[in-house]
Amino acid sequence: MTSIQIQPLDVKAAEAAAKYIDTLTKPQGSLGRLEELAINLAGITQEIFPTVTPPGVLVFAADHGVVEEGVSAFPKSVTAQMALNFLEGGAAINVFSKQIGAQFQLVDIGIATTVQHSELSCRKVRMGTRNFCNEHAMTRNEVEQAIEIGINEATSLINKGIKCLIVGEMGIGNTTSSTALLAALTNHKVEELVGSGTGITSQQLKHKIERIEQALADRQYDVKDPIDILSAFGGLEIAGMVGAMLAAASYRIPIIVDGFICTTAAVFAVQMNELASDYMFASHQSVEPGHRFALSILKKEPLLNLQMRLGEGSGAAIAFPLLHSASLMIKEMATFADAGVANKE
Ligand SMILES: Cc1cc2ncn([C@H]3O[C@H](COP(=O)(O)O)[C@@H](O)[C@H]3O)c2cc1C
Ligand SMILES: O=C(O)c1cccnc1
Repeated sequence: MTSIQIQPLDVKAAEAAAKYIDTLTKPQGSLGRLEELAINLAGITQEIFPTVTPPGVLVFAADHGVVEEGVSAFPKSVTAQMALNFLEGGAAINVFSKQIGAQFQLVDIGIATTVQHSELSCRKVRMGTRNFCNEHAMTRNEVEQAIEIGINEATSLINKGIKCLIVGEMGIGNTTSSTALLAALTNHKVEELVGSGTGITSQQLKHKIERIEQALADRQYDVKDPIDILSAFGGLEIAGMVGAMLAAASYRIPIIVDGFICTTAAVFAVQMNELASDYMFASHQSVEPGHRFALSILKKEPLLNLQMRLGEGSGAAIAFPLLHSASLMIKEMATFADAGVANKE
């Protein structure tokens, strides 16, 4: 697997941005977290006047063997059907991508059926993961392949000129996979992390908890080895997102992290290289209970709380205009000196 080098934030650029923001025509600190965003963007990009446009939206789609346990409200076939919907522009993420002028790319990293479309990046590692209630979801090699695909897909969008990366996913059953991943990594209680995903009943939720707990007891994995945990519980799209985020951080491209599943991938990316965290912004607070916990591991405060629980990168796309505002604020506002406005005595 390609080794990824990530540099620390440029503290000098961040400090210069902070100082410059204090010369702009507004009371100091009055733009609140927007100022923090601009300062972070400067540290990430090494530019006092950072650019975040155009953004890129990279969505990884794959299936999960664990769906046969009855853990989702929807059948597995919806992953492929939604993939076609993404390719035809009909999904929520398509609408928001268009709204923000993003370059959109869907990657088939492991859908269980063949999907063909001229706009699709076909990078299937396998036809969905294995059912982790019976065996490891993936081999170590499959995880590494999926991470590598994520690195390559993000790199190719970055080479096309995107200045901010939004990562998303589609994979029926992936809230089950994400819950197992976080519980395995942290030993946190499944019942405190688990949620109803696409909308299962309370009866099905009990069953979901029971299946995850049993799998955690049955599978053997090294808690200190994120690739081993990913290979135990999946999924291919989660590993793809890990790779994409590591690549973006290595190119000093800001990353907007989406909801529960994407944040779980972010946690695993940070396990692999802790500097990756400095390049990430948390977009929104998902309704899925494990999301707050995942964000707390990253020590990130979400920008929005819209009671969303969709995934696809939708929350991250909705948060993008805030980063854009932060970058325009520092680029375009007048200073007290330029505008002839009297500063605080
Ligand atoms: C039509 C449809 C569109 C979606 N877009 C994202 N998800 C989201 O729901 C799935 C995870 O929930 P669970 O673990 O309960 O299956 C993922 O595909 C996620 O991206 C969708 C789900 C559905 C049904
Ligand atoms: O927060 C998410 O990303 C999420 C929640 C439920 C279902 N799919 C995704």
